[in-house]
Amino acid sequence: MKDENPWLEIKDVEAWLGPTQVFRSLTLRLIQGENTAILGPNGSGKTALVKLISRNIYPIVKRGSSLKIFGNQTIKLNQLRSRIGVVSTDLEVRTPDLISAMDVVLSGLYGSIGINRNLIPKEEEIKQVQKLISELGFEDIYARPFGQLSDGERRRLLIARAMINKPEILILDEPTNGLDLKARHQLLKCIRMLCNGETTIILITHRVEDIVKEMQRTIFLKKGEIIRYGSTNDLLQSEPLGKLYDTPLEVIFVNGHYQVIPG
Ligand SMILES: Nc1ncnc2c1ncn2[C@@H]1O[C@H](COP(=O)(O)OP(=O)(O)OP(=O)(O)O)[C@@H](O)[C@H]1O
Repeated sequence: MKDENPWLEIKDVEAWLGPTQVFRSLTLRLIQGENTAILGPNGSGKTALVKLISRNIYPIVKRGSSLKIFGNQTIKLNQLRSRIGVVSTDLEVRTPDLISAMDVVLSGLYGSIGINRNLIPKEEEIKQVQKLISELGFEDIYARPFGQLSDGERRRLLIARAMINKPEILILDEPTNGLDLKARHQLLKCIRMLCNGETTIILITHRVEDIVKEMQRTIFLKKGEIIRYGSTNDLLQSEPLGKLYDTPLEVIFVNGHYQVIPG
């Protein structure tokens, strides 16, 4: 049997976003090495789940409930940030426009947003950034300011920023939102490549089309509850997906990509 090593264990957790109870009794276990897509309609609690993992919100303390990350109920924030990379729209909005693309990636090494002007990066840090940028094929955007990049380029750059720490887990929160077709395709190519690497990829999305075949597992989240958990191939079928979205639909699978059309 495969040696299962959970990096996230959530048991019977209740959590709130402001006045809204998002999770009443959430139980979830994610395994290191299993690229997993978390799919759910708008308002199902996807962002709240990312916030729970990144410790931006905390579960209600109650008997029998627990949230363990890498086997521990407590984890220092700097350890959490170096072991789990998160790429979200929030980070994109907070990154200053004038900072160069290279400095955006460098800032990931320091866990900062932007770079302190007095800081002189070490030569090996610059080499590390250059190596990663060339591995990801981002040489074209390397020297430009963040504010002059397209949305797709920004998104890919922030992935590079997260990957500079070689995190064990990379969470991509709605990575293709607002991207045009070319930018989406470039990003999906990048996600496929990442899925074949060392880092475990967690993709949070409401779009079935974002789930590439390299994601072994898929979880359906609906109204704060996990309603299905299984292999991507089993779950991304017309009948279970129709139930998740409460609408008749048909799934087409071409060249490793899923497409959904009205049923
Ligand atoms: N700041 C907030 N205060 C109160 N309620 C909130 C807040 N943010 C979200 N909610 C509510 O919490 C629930 C879960 O929201 P969440 O943002 O986690 O859903 P989501 O699945 O990420 O949705 P989307 O796909 O639209 O981003 C929703 O009912 C939402 O209306």
